[in-house]
Amino acid sequence: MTVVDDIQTNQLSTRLIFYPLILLATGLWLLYRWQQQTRIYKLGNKLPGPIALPVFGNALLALGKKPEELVRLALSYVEVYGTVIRGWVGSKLVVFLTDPDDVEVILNSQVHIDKASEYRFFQPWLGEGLLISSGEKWRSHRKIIAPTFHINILKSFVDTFNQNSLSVVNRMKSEMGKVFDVHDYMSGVTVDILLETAMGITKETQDASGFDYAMAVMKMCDIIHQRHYKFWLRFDAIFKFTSFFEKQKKLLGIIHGLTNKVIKNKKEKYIHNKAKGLATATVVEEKTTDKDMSGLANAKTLADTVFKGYRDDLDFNDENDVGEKKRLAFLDLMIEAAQSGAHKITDHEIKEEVDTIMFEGHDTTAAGSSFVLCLLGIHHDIQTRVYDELYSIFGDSDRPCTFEDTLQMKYLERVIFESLRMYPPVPIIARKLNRDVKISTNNYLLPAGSTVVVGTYQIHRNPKYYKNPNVFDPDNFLPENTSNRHYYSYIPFSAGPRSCVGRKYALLKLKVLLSTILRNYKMESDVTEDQFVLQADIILKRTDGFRVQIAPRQRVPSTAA
Ligand code: HEM
Repeated sequence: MTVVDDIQTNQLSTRLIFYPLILLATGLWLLYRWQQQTRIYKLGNKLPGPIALPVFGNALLALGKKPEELVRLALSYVEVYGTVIRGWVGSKLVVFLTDPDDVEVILNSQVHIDKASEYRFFQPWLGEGLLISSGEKWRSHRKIIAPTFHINILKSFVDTFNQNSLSVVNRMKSEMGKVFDVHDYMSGVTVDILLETAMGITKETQDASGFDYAMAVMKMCDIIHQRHYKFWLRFDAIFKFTSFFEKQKKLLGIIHGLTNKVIKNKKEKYIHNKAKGLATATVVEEKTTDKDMSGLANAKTLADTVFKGYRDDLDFNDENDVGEKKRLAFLDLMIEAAQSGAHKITDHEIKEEVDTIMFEGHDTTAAGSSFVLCLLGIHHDIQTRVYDELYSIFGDSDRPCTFEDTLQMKYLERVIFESLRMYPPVPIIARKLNRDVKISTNNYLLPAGSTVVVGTYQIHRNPKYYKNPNVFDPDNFLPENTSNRHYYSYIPFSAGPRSCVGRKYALLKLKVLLSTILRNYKMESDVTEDQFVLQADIILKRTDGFRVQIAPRQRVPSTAA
C-alpha cells in the first residue's frame, strides 16, 4: 500500500464517520425543533383567538389593510376575545396581553427582558442601542445611561427648555389664524432640545439638519411599520429588492449623518480641551440643599403615586442624595467614559446609544406634546383650568419658567398624564419569551419561543380602572383616584427594569414647553376626538395630522374674563 492509498483510506473512513454524525445531529436538531414547535402549537391553541390558516396562520388578516384599519381590527378583537388573545404569524405564536396582572408578570420580571424579533427592523438604524440590546451589554449600558437623566442634571436643562420653547412660540406666530399641523413644530423643537441637552451641542454649532433629521425619522418609522404588518417585507431577502430598501438607505444617510457629526464635534472638543487643560465637559456640580429636597418631595407627590409600583431604577435613591456630586449629561459622560477608560464603551457603541436616545427622546415627546395641544383645543374648559393655574404661578409676566414653577403645575401634570393615558405615544411593547411563563388569567402557560405583545393603548381604556375610559378627564389622576389603582393599568413609559430612562426628562420638558406655549396662545381645534384617525406606526400618531389653530392669549384669569 502506498502513502497515497493510506491517505485515501483515512479520508474515506473519516467521511464514513463524519457524514452520519452530521446527519444524526441535524436529525436530532430537527426533532427537537419539531417537538418544540408542536408544544408551542399545543399551548398556543389553548388560548382564545381568531381561526388560523395553515402556513400563514393569521398573517393574512393584515393583507390590504391600511394602518388605521389595523388599529381598529386589533381593538375589535379585544372586545371579542378578552384580555388574552393569540395569533399566529406563520408558525410564530404571538400573544396579546391587556390585563394588568398578566402584564406585571412580564414587565416586572428580570428574566423576560429580551425584545421581540420585530425590533430587529430597527437594527440598521439603532444598532444594538439600549432599546433593543439585551444581556450584559444592555445591563451595563443602562447602568451608565440611567444616571445621566438624574433630576439634578434635568434641573440644569430648564434654561435650555425655556429658550427653545420661546423660540417655537415665535416660529408658530406665522400660523396665527390658520389650521396647521402642530406636530411639525413639536418635532423640530424636540430635536433641538435633545441636541442641546442630552448631546450638549450648542445652538451656534447646530444647523438646519435638525429638521431634516426629524423628517427622516418620521419616514423611517413608516418603513419599519410597513415591515411589521406587510409580512412579506419581514424577509430581508425580499425587502432588499423593494423600493423601501433604497429609501431606507437614503434616510439612514441623513439620520446617521447628524449623529456622526454630533459625536465627532463632541469628541474633538473633548480632545482639544483636554490638551489645553480646560474642562472637558459641562459638569453639574450640585450641593443639594434642604430647600431642594423639600421641592423634590413635593415634586414626587403625583408622579410618585402613579409610578411608585414600577420598580425601576429611576429614583436613584433621591432621599440619600444629599451632598456634593459631579454629574455629566448623556453624551459628555459617554465620551468621557470612553476616552478616560472608566467604562468599556467603544465609539461604535456610543453611536448606537446616541441614535437610540435621539429616536426615543424625540418622536415620543413630539407625539405626546402634540396630543396635549390638540386635546386642549377641543376641551376648552380644561384649557381654561390649565391657564388659570399658570396665571396663578406667573401672573401676566413673561418671565421664564423655573424648576420650582414646574412643581406647582399640578393640573397641567394631570392633563399630561391623562393625554398619555388616552393616546400613549408607544401604544404597544413586545417581548420575546425565553422561558415558559404562567400568567394569572386562567393560569394560561405561555411557551418559551413565543412573542408577547403588551397592549398599552387598550389597558389604558379599561373601564375596570377608568370610570369613563373614552372621556378625556384629567381628574383620573387626582391622588384619590390613583392611590388604589393597579400600577400596571398605567404604563405609558413601560415599567420594571426596561422602563423608559427618559421618563423624568420627558415630564419636565413637557411641562416647560407646554406651559410656555399656553401662556402665549389659546389652542383651538376644528375636529373632535372621535374624528382623530389614529395610526400606530411605532409611535401613535394622527394620520389626519395634528391639526390645530392658535389665537393670542389674553393674559387674564377666567374669573376676570
Ligand atoms: C412622552 C415621552 C416618552 C414616552 C411615552 C416614552 C415611552 C417609552 C416606552 C414605552 C419605552 C419601552 C419601550 C419598549 O420596551 O419597547 C421606552 C424606552 C426607552 N425610552 Fe422612552 N419615552 C418617552 C421619552 C423618552 C425620552 C425623552 C428619552 C431620552 C431622552 C427616552 C429614552 C428611552 C430609552 C433609551 C428607552 C430604552 C430603555 C431600555 O430598554 O432600557 N424616552 N420609552
